[in-house]
Amino acid sequence: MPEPIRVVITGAAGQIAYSLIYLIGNGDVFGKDQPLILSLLDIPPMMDVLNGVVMEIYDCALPLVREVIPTADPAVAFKDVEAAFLVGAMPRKQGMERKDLLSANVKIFKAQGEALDKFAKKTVQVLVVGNPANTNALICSKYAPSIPRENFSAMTRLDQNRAQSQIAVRLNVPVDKVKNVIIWGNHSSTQFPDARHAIVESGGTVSAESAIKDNTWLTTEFVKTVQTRGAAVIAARKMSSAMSAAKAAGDHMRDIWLGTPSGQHVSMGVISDGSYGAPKDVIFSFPVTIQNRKWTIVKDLPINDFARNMLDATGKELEEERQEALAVCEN
Ligand SMILES: NC(=O)C1=CN([C@@H]2O[C@H](COP(=O)(O)OP(=O)(O)OC[C@H]3O[C@@H](n4cnc5c(N)ncnc54)[C@H](O)[C@@H]3O)[C@@H](O)[C@H]2O)C=CC1
Ligand SMILES: O=C([O-])CC(=O)C(=O)O
Repeated sequence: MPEPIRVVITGAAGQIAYSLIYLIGNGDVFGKDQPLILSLLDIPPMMDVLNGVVMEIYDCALPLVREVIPTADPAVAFKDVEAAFLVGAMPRKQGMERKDLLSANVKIFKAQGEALDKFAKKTVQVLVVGNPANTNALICSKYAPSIPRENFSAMTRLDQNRAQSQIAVRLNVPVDKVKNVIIWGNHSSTQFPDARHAIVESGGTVSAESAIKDNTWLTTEFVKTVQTRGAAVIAARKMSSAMSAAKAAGDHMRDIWLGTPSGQHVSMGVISDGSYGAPKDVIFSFPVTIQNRKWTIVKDLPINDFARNMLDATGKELEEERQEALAVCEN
């Protein structure tokens, strides 16, 4: 068996972590033969709750979990970590947009960027889940200059899973038969869920467009449902998505760690090089393939006028968020 790797989960006493820790500890993310040291960070008032979570981790009797380190000290939490799930942040309430969390949350990601820079391995892979995820990831990376910018990504995998699932339900096929749906841009209500390049494997491979045969649905109801799904869950549950967010975080990091299957791409927020006319130097969700823990943006997909307008709108929002976040960090 390989040596254990150190994995940090922030917001470890919160809702998402409660599902995520099990997925990681069970080997669903880093592999069934990869032992783990789980470093769990939360804030001082949550230490009693966190100790309850630690008791439950032991009670799960997970053979891959070799050590659990609960702490409120970032210097302890980020020490030598090889993978970081940055979940800890305030969630939104009904009626809010995710960017309304910016002023409250962005400083957490500045401080954690600084801590990663000082204490983590330089090869650490950092997944930002806390909202607004794209802009928090940008700020975290900015304050961790000794770690490559490519090692920071923001989670739009939940949006991808939602989009895939909407199509699977519509076509009455298992969800894993739908592949290559794309989420472009921001994890916000301006995101562009795009099924034009998606395929469906059901008695042969066909394009999702030709299987669905309803372009109006794909450009209206489908887009809206995915864009507003987070808000719909909050309206129903009075709390934001947690089980599905944990599953998506596990899917995202597993693909970074183990690579994407041949012929498939996934969506994640990564530092933009201006591909597809997106603004540079924002964390923009693109279709990527991953090998050896390095992502590559899928190039040269055709973009029609509808897609162009959608990409421009979400890019503009990311530029506005960047400006606001930088102002918050400088104060
Ligand atoms: N990117 C995505 O697709 C999704 C993102 N989210 C976001 O994830 C974040 C967490 O959501 P939940 O787990 O439901 O919230 P929660 O409120 O249940 O848990 C958050 C935890 O973070 C802790 N925390 C706060 N500041 C911290 C700090 N500086 N260091 C370490 N821990 C800290 C809190 O004490 C709390 O235990 C929210 O911002 C939410 O909006 C949620 C769903 C999907
Ligand atoms: O909507 C929220 O605030 C939580 C979230 O990011 C999601 O469910 O996609």
